[in-house]
Amino acid sequence: MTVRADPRDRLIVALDLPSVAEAEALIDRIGDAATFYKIGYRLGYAGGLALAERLAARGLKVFLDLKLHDIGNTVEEGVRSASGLGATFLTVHAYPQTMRAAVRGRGAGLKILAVTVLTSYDDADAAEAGYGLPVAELVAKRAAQAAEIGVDGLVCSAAEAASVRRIVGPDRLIVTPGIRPAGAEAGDQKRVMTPGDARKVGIDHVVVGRPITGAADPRAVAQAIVAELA
Ligand SMILES: O=c1ccn([C@@H]2O[C@H](COP(=O)(O)O)[C@@H](O)[C@H]2O)c(=O)[nH]1
Repeated sequence: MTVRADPRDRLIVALDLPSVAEAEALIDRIGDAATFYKIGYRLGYAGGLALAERLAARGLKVFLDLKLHDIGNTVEEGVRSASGLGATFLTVHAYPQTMRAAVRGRGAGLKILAVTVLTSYDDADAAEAGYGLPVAELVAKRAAQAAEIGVDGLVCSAAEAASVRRIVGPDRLIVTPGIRPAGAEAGDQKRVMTPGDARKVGIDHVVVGRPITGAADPRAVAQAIVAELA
């Protein structure tokens, strides 16, 4: 018998909210329309790590988007500490030294995702930051390094997903922020795609924040996105 993947697991809702109370209220409103939540800096520095443990204990999946980047020893020990929180994913920046350290510190059950080039960057932003490659080439270079080092997955924009898939093969995860339902405001995201188009280029998960957190009916928006991802 073939077991079909639950399309709700393809949507990761970014809980970019100022307090745990507001995050819990949003999760209640979304109900069973979502199964996977992301906690980043904003909520993480406001009690979000304890919330991560509680969500994981309830059977929800948690993505800790801490984007670690430091000397190797600090990254390795930080990843080791985070491994106890029950999260499914943890991000680090895709620098080789950082990725190697994260792989050394990774515990069972925690997958390391390497952030290639932030989805708020275009070629001009990469040049301003001192990189001598256009974004697509920098993503490809970092994806190849990540696969060689053995991280579990990549964060990139859906625009690069097909080329990243060719580089990293079928077994590594591709997780794409910068996702906007048709007509939604891009905000500061520069490399964007709709959920339906992202699904067609072979992503494993999409990350969506403001289109859901700012919606009058977040459950309905989450359900519409999941329908596009099915
Ligand atoms: O390259 C990246 C890496 C991480 N993010 C995070 O995803 C969400 C996107 O939120 P939206 O409100 O849907 O824009 C946010 O938490 C970012 O920190 C990213 O956007 N791009």
